[in-house]
Amino acid sequence: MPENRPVIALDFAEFSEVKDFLEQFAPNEHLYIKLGMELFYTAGPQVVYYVKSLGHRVFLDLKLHDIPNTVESSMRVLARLGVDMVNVHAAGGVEMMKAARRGLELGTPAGRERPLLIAVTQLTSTSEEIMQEDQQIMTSLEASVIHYAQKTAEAGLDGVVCSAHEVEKIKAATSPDFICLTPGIRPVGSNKGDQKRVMTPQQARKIGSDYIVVGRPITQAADPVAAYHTIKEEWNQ
Ligand SMILES: O=c1ccn([C@@H]2O[C@H](COP(=O)(O)O)[C@@H](O)[C@H]2O)c(=O)[nH]1
Repeated sequence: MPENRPVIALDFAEFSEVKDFLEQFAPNEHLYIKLGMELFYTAGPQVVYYVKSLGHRVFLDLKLHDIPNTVESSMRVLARLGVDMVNVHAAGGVEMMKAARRGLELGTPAGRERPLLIAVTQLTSTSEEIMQEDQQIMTSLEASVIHYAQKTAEAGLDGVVCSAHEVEKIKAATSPDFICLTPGIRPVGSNKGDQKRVMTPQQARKIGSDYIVVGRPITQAADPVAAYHTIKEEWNQ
């Protein structure tokens, strides 16, 4: 079943901005929040504990990419934070992804559920031209994304971060319940910014995305709560 809430990317640099943002929502509105590197570098685990204490779910988007031993021990630590989802870069390879999963399993306290573990395929800010030029990967972008998705499945992870454009082919190449979390979501008329592979919330739902991640169209809206509800409605149509 797809997650019925859009995951809100809180790409803020200060803890106070997170508080100000979340205070706009009704206390009984339980959100799915994505916390990224900027915030974790400034505020650390405290920001995770705060968001969790309000009853929200947390995707901690740190995109780990290092040698297997370092990723395993980092995941052991992250597993203690009580987050619901974490991620790595699939480009780190199968051994690294298996190590990430092992770290999470070993670090998850008894009686708690292991956080979901997904891997970034190709960033949604990457076009085929950029991929071929910068990464020297001489296949199509879609072939690269599917290859990474298959490697992610082989490593035993729960799913991938991809653009909504690739969801159907990823599920066909892995399994229907392999999670596809899709950033690069833009309601009609909104600014793409640095995103290259974008889709509307409604199209993403139709095509089979399990989660959508939306940042600036909500956080930079004049009325972020209204923007969130409009996107949520479109996603659930
Ligand atoms: O391929 C990826 C992986 C992660 N992201 C993250 O999602 C949000 C998108 O924010 P917008 O403001 O809606 O563009 C952002 O936090 C990225 O770090 C991604 O966009 N693409």
